[in-house]
Amino acid sequence: MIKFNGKEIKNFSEPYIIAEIGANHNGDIGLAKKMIDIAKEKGVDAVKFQSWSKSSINSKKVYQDNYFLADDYRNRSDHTLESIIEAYSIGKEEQKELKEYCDKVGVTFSSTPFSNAEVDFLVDELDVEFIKVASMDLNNLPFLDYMARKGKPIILSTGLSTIAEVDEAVRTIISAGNDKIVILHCVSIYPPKNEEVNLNNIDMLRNLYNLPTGYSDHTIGVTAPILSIAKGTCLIEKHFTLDKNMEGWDHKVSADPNELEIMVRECKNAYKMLGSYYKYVNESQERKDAFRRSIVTTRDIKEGEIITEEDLEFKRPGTGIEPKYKDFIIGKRAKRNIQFDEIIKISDF
Ligand SMILES: C=C(OP(=O)(O)O)C(=O)O
Repeated sequence: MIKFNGKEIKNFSEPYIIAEIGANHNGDIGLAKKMIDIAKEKGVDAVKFQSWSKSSINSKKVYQDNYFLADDYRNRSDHTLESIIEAYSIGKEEQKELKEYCDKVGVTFSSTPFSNAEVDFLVDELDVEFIKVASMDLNNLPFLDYMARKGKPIILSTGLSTIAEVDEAVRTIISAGNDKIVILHCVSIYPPKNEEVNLNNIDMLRNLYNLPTGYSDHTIGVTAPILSIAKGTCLIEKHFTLDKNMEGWDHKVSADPNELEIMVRECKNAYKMLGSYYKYVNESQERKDAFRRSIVTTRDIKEGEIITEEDLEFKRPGTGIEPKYKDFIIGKRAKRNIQFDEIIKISDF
């Protein structure tokens, strides 16, 4: 069983919700703290950051080429990639400060590491509740092996990967003696088109690995995360920003405070609405009486007359004989005078 801060991470349970702050603080610790406050207020279970530094994620070639993707919403074309990375990365002291702030506020802190040293820091010094593997590192097997040996639960995001690669990653973590894995469906497109979201992959991953299975979302809006509840997701990670128009990577594909509030609330509502696999019957007798029909007469019937099919019809309320018993009445003799449109009783025959 996997628990994060006492909450069980289980398929078809109320989902654990992570606000992915990532680098949406743009390197500003004051802003990061404000985001923590608001994410907590909106009801998330955890906030997550990214622990990368300029040297832990990119080789010098990336900076030399000033590498940008076509769907990259960095929104800061007047700056080089190198200068943005330097400005937005948060060091150990800052991460420690944010972890302490989260502890004070009462929301779980975690972060995605991108190097062994960052794993060491998060596990050995900050003692995070879980570690996140970004989709980009799913095929980084030496890294997964290193991380798995630390013994912390691992959230494994599967964007960009084939099933063969996911198999290798899961096997690497388990072979390192760690079976505390939460696997996430993810499409690493910012944002994906509707037809690229493929929430059915949540079913597929859960059925294949029999692990707690969740969803790392990069869509705009809240439809996909709410819908993922119907797929039994145990965990939802959603980008979070205070302002979609800020410069930086992920702001445009992030939920703002209002959307985060709606998402958390509606995910919980959606989970409750899924309910039971057994036929739900909990309507009161009063409601059944009001909604259903009984056998009534279509004419005045005199004592001693034989009842025919034409003498009967079915109308509300449902306090009399149910329509399905009409054949027991047909052919019987009336014991009393019965008026037109009267609800009949068994004792009348
Ligand atoms: C990029 C990350 O994750 P994902 O692949 O789930 O978007 C991350 O956790 O930093």
